Amino acid sequence: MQNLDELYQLILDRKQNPQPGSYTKYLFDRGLDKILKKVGEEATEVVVAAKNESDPEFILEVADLAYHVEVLMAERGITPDQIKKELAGREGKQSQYADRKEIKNW
Ligand SMILES: N=c1c2ncn([C@@H]3O[C@H](COP(=O)(O)OP(=O)(O)OP(=O)(O)O)[C@@H](O)[C@H]3O)c2ncn1[C@@H]1O[C@H](COP(=O)(O)O)[C@@H](O)[C@H]1O
Repeated sequence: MQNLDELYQLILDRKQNPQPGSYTKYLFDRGLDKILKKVGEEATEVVVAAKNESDPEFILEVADLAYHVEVLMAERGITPDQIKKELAGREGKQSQYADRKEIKNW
């Protein structure tokens, strides 16, 4: 079974060793704007799927988004370890969240 680290390594490999017919190669060839459009598109599909009843459809859309975000990270030169480090730095901290005051005078 493939985890997100392994998928990222495969994406990096596709970047370094482009293969004919590879969708990942196609995205890298088209560049950052295309990758960003796909991330936006897939994020919208996650939102719509989340509102519907079907769990398999939602899972599929989240997986599509995860793949495209990892392609974006590879394009920007950011590794999963950097994301993990950021998340680890937040671990155990309590957010300073307070309810927003109602706006009375517009
Ligand atoms: N996880 C994925 C993955 N998720 C989604 N997709 C592709 O993302 C595309 C999204 O479909 P869309 O209909 O939105 O887009 P499209 O119409 O095909 O193309 P465009 O809109 O981008 O022009 C599909 O072609 C999917 O195949 C993926 N393509 C590849 N992977 C992984 O990447 C690995 C390497 O794939 P290749 O680069 O193709 O060898 C694969 O083994 C998988 O593990």
